[in-house]
Parts: sequence; structure tokens; C-alpha cells
Amino acid sequence: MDVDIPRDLDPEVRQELVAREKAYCRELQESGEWVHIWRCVGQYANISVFDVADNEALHALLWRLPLFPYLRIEVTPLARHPSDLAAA
Ligand SMILES: O=C(O)C[C@H]1C=CC(=O)O1
Repeated sequence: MDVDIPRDLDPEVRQELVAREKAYCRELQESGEWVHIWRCVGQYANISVFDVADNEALHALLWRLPLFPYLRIEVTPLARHPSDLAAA
């Protein structure tokens, strides 16, 4: 996810959006759907791993992100690798 919040957005609106995003992110981590979130070094971007039932569930989750209008999201579906010891 690349974050691109317009520079001229009202600072209070920005602060409120980021706070709501953080709360939603925390909620989804606690429910186990947002498994990992990593900051991309030197960028206002993250790499996240989600564990959801299907594409529709992921779409709904992403659509509800408070920052959604300001995100560029690239989705890469992942499957277990047969050589992953954790999968055995
Ligand atoms: O900071 C970001 O990468 C954007 C966004 C994703 C989760 C969160 O709390 O903020």
C-alpha cells in the first residue's frame, strides 16, 4: 500500500483519518485478519499480509480502510509453498 494524502488536506482531517486507520488496523490485527504490516523503508508505504476467506472479504476489508481514497494498493494472492516447513 502506497499512501498519498494530499498535502493541502486539512491537518485536523488528516490526523483524524490516520487515527481511524490505526484503530481499524489494530482491530484487524486482533481479529487475526491483518497478519503482518511492515513499513517500506524510506517510503510512506507498507507491505501487509492478510488472512481472509476470499477475494470478496479482502476487497471489503480494504474498501473500509479510512485512508482508502488515498491508497494505491497492489494485491498479490499467496498460497502455501510445499517446501515451507510450517505447512508440514
Ligand atoms: O501507515 C501506513 O502504512 C498506512 C496505514 C496502514 C495501516 C495504518 O495504520 O496506516
